[in-house]
Amino acid sequence: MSVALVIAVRGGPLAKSRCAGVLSRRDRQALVAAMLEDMLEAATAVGAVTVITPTLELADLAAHHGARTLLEHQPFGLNAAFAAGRRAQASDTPVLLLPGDLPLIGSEDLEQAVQAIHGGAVVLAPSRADDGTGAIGLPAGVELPLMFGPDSFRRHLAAARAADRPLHIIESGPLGLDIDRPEDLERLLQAGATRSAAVLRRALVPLEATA
Ligand SMILES: Nc1nc2c(ncn2[C@@H]2O[C@H](COP(=O)(O)OP(=O)(O)OP(=O)(O)O)[C@@H](O)[C@H]2O)c(=O)[nH]1
Ligand SMILES: O=C(O)[C@H](O)COP(=O)(O)O
Repeated sequence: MSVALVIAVRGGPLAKSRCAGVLSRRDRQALVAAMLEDMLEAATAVGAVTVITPTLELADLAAHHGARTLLEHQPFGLNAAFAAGRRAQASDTPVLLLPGDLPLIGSEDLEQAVQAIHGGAVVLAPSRADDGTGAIGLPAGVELPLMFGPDSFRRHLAAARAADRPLHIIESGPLGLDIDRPEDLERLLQAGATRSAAVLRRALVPLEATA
């Protein structure tokens, strides 16, 4: 059974609020859309993608890139979004759960996670910048309590160990590079030619021009 890739992205006026000091609301929303497109380019090359979002424009963007879309009536948080995305799959479908702010992932990063899931392992990728979780992979028939939020990686790790499942931790690479804060934006700009970096360059040029 192929691994279903599930991307959860909220968007909307509160998107990336931690970058409000350096990006306008319009630019933050444009960045979220560009990050989603960058993720979809990698994910659709690896398998079937489901995008769950409360934002119609992001659902339309995802559908344009060939993803299945689930529209939330309103955002109830990342855990609820992933739970709904999981329920939308057949019960014996393995899944790779991806928050929608990982624009630097490539198909090779996802293939590594998919192979480990096919091998029966729970996949966990810690977020580099904080104690969060960048991605969770669940083999067919394996459930794990979803506890995205503060200190989430430690809690997901404990739950996976309690489930007595083989574990595959992806310590390095773009699955742990979520874009949340102004200091993350520099890393995005340095990473090269992505849609997200192009949006940032357009958004930040006025600041650089006046520097
Ligand atoms: N579909 C969906 N995605 C969500 C929801 N809450 C958070 N996300 C996504 O989960 C990922 C990680 O969440 P955050 O880092 O908090 O993203 P964010 O809320 O845009 O950023 P901040 O405003 O700085 O918290 C982002 O891609 C969010 O868009 C939700 O209720 N529904
Ligand atoms: O672990 C988590 O909750 C996700 O990685 C989101 O964390 P963040 O809000 O720090 O991006």
